Amino acid sequence: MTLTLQMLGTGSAFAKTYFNNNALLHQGDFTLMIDCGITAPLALHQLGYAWEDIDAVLITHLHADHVGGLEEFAFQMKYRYHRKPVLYIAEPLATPLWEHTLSGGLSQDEIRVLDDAFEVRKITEGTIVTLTENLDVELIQTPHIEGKLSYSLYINGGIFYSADLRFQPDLLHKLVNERSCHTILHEVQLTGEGFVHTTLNELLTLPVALQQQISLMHYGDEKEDFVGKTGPMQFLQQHQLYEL
Ligand SMILES: Nc1ccn([C@@H]2O[C@@H]3COP(=O)(O)O[C@H]3[C@H]2O)c(=O)n1
Ligand SMILES: [Zn+2]
Ligand SMILES: [Zn+2]
Repeated sequence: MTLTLQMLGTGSAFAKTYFNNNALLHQGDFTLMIDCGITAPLALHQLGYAWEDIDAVLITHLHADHVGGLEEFAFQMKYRYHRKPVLYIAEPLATPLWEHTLSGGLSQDEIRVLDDAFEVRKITEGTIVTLTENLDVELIQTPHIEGKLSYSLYINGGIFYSADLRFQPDLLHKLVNERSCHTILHEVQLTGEGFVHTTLNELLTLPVALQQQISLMHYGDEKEDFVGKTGPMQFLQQHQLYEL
């Protein structure tokens, strides 16, 4: 069965011409949403999806472009569809997600804790979790912002989906050389210093053979100025379907 990727958005946190960098992974009848940012509800609506079409959401880290749509997801599922959405999250992020991000909005009626709003499935880093037949995910903790946990994904033993992360050339080489990685979906910062992200200039230092496996996402509104300037790396286009 073919695994299909559809980016709900490919934009950076501050992009205004692209939705937040959130994704849908379709495997058979199963649809996984990777991150659910502020713009996810509108992106889903524009693509013709209903919230009940999302079988589970997996969160990489706690910035609003990755979790800002979770309140609507939980409320719509509760009041419109009368069930809890399935939430996959790294174990250390579950309490901060509730206490620092969601509790203010979601605490009402009988919702008191994260498990009242979601069917929470905590994941341990480095453990392969099967989400459905032919779709498994491993979390890899990757550095983004000091003191803020962030997890990239290794999907089906061959696809790396980066969270927001600082440049990690050793990890990329290891995945390709030792773990059969064939596809790298990587965030990119097109201009400025990469204090918390990976810059295009950093990615361009990688061997060309490795760059050929990389598709770029989480980019800014200046993306059109960089078409043709990314070596063999291609920009992922939001809403387009890709067979992985
Ligand atoms: N030192 C920092 C820290 C954060 N930021 C911006 O804040 C955004 C939060 O969401 P993000 O997608 O991780 O992107 C971050 C930077 O744009 C930034 O520009 N510089
Ligand atoms: Zn982000
Ligand atoms: Zn971030």
